[in-house]
Amino acid sequence: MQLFVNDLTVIDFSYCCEQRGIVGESWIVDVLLDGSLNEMSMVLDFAVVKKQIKAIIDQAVDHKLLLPIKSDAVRVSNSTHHQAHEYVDLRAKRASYFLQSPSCAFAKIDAETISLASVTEHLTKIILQQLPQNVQGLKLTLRPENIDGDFYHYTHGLKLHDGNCQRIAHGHRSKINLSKNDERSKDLEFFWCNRWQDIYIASEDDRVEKQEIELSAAAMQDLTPDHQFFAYNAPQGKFDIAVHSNVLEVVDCDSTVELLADYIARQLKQQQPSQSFTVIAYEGVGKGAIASA
Ligand SMILES: Nc1nc2c(c(=O)[nH]1)N=C([C@H](O)[C@H](O)COP(=O)(O)OP(=O)(O)OP(=O)(O)O)CN2
Repeated sequence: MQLFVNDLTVIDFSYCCEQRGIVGESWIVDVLLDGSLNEMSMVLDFAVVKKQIKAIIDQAVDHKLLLPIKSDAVRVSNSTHHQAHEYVDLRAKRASYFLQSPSCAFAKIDAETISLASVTEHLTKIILQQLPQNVQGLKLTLRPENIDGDFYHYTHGLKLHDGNCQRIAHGHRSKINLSKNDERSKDLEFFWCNRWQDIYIASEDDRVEKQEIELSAAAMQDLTPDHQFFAYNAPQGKFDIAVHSNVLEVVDCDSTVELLADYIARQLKQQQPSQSFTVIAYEGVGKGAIASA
């Protein structure tokens, strides 16, 4: 007997890519279980699927930076300052990034690249170990949202968030709708999606000097004048990141979706003060904020 739950959850995360650097991503998860019926005549109670399997997925990859540990571009080492913190050095083609975070902010994937296939395999193994004996088969389907138009991938961290969004390198794949004088502007949407393709969004408030940041010894050697530094303390611990300028947008606000929508609206208004603009910014799938200027 088979049982399915579509749209079980959305995984919002970022991953290290040898070519693109750190990429924000959002994947929808569908689950198909195969098994015999239990004493309640169920393969598995929907409540268990929705709570327990979702919780396993969240714990494994949601709001984390996924590290393909077989990639030569990624180096992971233990922090020499904090217990249960790690350094991650990513030397990608596009840019290099150096991070220090609590270990819970990273997920090590036993693969050369992060892909739908490698993350599906990783999650399937973890979930199967925790299912009751009557459930013998599990098919996970991870899929990006179908977006008819432009979208961007961004990575950020919200130091004020009391949940996992405080992690300094988690991200989203998001669409955006932009209107100028109440008329949709695909040109503006294209412009912003191009500007924020694979971007790291940092808050000016979180900027620190090089000597205030804690990175691996190798990273400290490899920093260039083009790296900028951001760090904060949050309930899960201290977070540090060094990001190359060519993959960075520094905003004058926090990077909640409300404030990003407002930031874009303000930027547009500044360029064309006599026009009015409405921004519908998404954070991942099916949620976002609206701002006007
Ligand atoms: N009003 C806002 N709330 C939250 C924002 C925000 O910008 N404005 N941002 C976040 C985080 O950035 C987070 O990445 C969003 O995650 P979300 O998927 O909503 O969180 P959960 O994993 O807890 O939700 P699921 O339904 O389990 O996916 C948080 N809030």
